[in-house]
Amino acid sequence: MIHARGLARRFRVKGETVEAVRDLDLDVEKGELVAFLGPNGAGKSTSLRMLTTLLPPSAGSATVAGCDVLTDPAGTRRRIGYIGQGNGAGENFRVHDELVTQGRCYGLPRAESHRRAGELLAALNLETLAKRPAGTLSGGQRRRLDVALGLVHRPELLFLDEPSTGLDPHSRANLWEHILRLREESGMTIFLTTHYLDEADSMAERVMIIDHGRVIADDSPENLKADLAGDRITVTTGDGADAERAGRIARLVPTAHEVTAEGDTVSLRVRRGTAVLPEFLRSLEAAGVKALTAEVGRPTLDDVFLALTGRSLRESAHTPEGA
Ligand SMILES: Nc1ncnc2c1ncn2[C@@H]1O[C@H](COP(=O)(O)OP(=O)(O)OP(=O)(O)O)[C@@H](O)[C@H]1O
Repeated sequence: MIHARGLARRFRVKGETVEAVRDLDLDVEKGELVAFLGPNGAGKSTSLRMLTTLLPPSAGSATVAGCDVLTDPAGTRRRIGYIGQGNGAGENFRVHDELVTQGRCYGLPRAESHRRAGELLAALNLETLAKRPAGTLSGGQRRRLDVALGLVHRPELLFLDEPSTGLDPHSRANLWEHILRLREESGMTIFLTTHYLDEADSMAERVMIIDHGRVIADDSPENLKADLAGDRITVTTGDGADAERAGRIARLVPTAHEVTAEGDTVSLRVRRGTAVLPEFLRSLEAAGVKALTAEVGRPTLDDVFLALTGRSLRESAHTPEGA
């Protein structure tokens, strides 16, 4: 559904070159739900804008929904939906009318445009708001209208640029409920960007992590967490001396990394923590170290980002090129 090779985009800003996206190779199959995750300025929106024909690449090629984005931008646009970061509807236009106009723009006959508008109002729970000007909707309602506008022409592939940014948790959950249901009904492929780690983790079957314009990881959230971060085992002992000894034993555990012994607590990361913990506790006991509490913490995608870059995605703001 999406095949990109060596896609790159440079910008000249005040005499300096910003490498917004570098050498992006991408293959997304029909029906996949892929999340592009990365800090501010990583290159997510720029990648999406190139794949949706809104921005010409500086280098590379891409086929999207069977069309070459460079030689057949019109064909690409007909087959995809794109919901950008800004609101798609005009402030003063009524919700229903905006949907009908969008249908007409895509070449739907008048009657079909009205029928499709009605269908989408129902599907996105906007029926009671049909006569309201778009500018009077709440953030969550507005975002649902954006999604409806992006779906008017029944695209096989939907691009969503930070669909839930700025929404409260309830509106986010509600929006996702609608997106996932529509996807189930239509088998649509979805490619989205997000800052929200929990969103990427729970919604996407595949997560691509991008940093400084480069994809640095691409796998299911489960595999990324297991392979790159691992579970954190934390054991409290009777005192600092025991924790030190436990730390030395922890370093011998296969796959152990990030081993720390602080105060009376020892902590380590391992693959499959629940399988490793009993054996680790037996080793401690054999060495005369008494474990008082033990727990296995599951990793997050932030732990994955930290393992890959040494930075936390939560705090990671855009850093200048080469930093
Ligand atoms: N039109 C432009 N002119 C100059 N620089 C740009 C332009 N668009 C993007 N950039 C730069 O390219 C880099 C990537 O930006 P992009 O918007 O793709 O990042 P992003 O990962 O989507 O960030 P965010 O999460 O903040 O939306 C940034 O350094 C940004 O400042």
